[in-house]
Amino acid sequence: MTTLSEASFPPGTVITGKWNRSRYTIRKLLGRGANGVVFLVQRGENGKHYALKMGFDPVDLQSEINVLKSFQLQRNHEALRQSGIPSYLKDVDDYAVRGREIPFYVMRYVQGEALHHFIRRQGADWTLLVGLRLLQKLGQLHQAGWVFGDLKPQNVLVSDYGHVELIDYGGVTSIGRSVKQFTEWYDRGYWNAGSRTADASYDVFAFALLLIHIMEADALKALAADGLPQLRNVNQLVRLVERSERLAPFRHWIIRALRGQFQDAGVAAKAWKELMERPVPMRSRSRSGTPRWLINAFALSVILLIGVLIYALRF
Ligand SMILES: Nc1ncnc2c1ncn2[C@@H]1O[C@H](COP(=O)(O)OP(=O)(O)OP(=O)(O)O)[C@@H](O)[C@H]1O
Repeated sequence: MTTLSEASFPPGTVITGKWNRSRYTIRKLLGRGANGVVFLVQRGENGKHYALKMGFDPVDLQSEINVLKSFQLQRNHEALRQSGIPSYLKDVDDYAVRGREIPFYVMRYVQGEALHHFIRRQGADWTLLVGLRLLQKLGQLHQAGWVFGDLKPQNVLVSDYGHVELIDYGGVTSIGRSVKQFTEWYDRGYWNAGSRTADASYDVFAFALLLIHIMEADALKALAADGLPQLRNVNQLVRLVERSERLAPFRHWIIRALRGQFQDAGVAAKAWKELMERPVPMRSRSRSGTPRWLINAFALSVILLIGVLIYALRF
């Protein structure tokens, strides 16, 4: 039997839904997750762009779809409509190919690159702005009674000018229920720092871990690998943050987030804004504190100066 991973779907392949008969033309592979493969597609041949996810296992994909559907249903409620979070799930169907049926769903295509890649490319100076926008997005979700759940750098796409979008709403959980989909490093339960019952501070904790991951990946990896799982605790994370030079500008904020002291992302965003209002010195300590254009401009003026001096000395 052909499995999804063996099957090839080159650009130009047309996926026709068995039930809804919608046609999608594959443009490129966007990525792979635990439950399936995601492609950039166009409706018909030249229609709107979407992201289409095919499942490795119908059961796993179905549970992802169920979460999205219930989220979508709730979206019709006033709070979510007003939250500005766009409608996400567009189509659910099966694709019949080579004697088997592959389940898929179609979602809004979000442009941008994963948060950690963006920060690596653009420099740590962007952390403040991007962080604020991410907290505001999470805050909208919390206001509407939901927790994002599976917050990790891959699920945050950042486009130019630091515009932030969340993808993979498969972990979205209504407040008070158990978080079903999470990723160990960012999970409060993994660090024995609290329960997996969805509350807004669950996401704020994950945000803090995301920041630690981006700035201090090696130290976090070492901590996660060290010792027995039951001995993991929030004080280890606090010590890591206190030792880190790179995290120094965010130190107090992160420690509050780790200790669950922000009741939701809205409150956390307000405290984050205060970080942004502080004078420049706190930012100059970050690894790429000096913008690249300034370094280049400085190098160029040194070269010009040397050139002028050589020219002047010759005459
Ligand atoms: N709506 C979307 N728009 C643009 N790119 C997307 C979209 N959804 C997914 N992707 C891309 O496809 C990749 C795989 O997504 P997917 O949601 O399947 O897995 P994941 O989030 O990486 O992992 P998992 O589902 O196992 O937690 C993502 O990392 C992202 O690069």
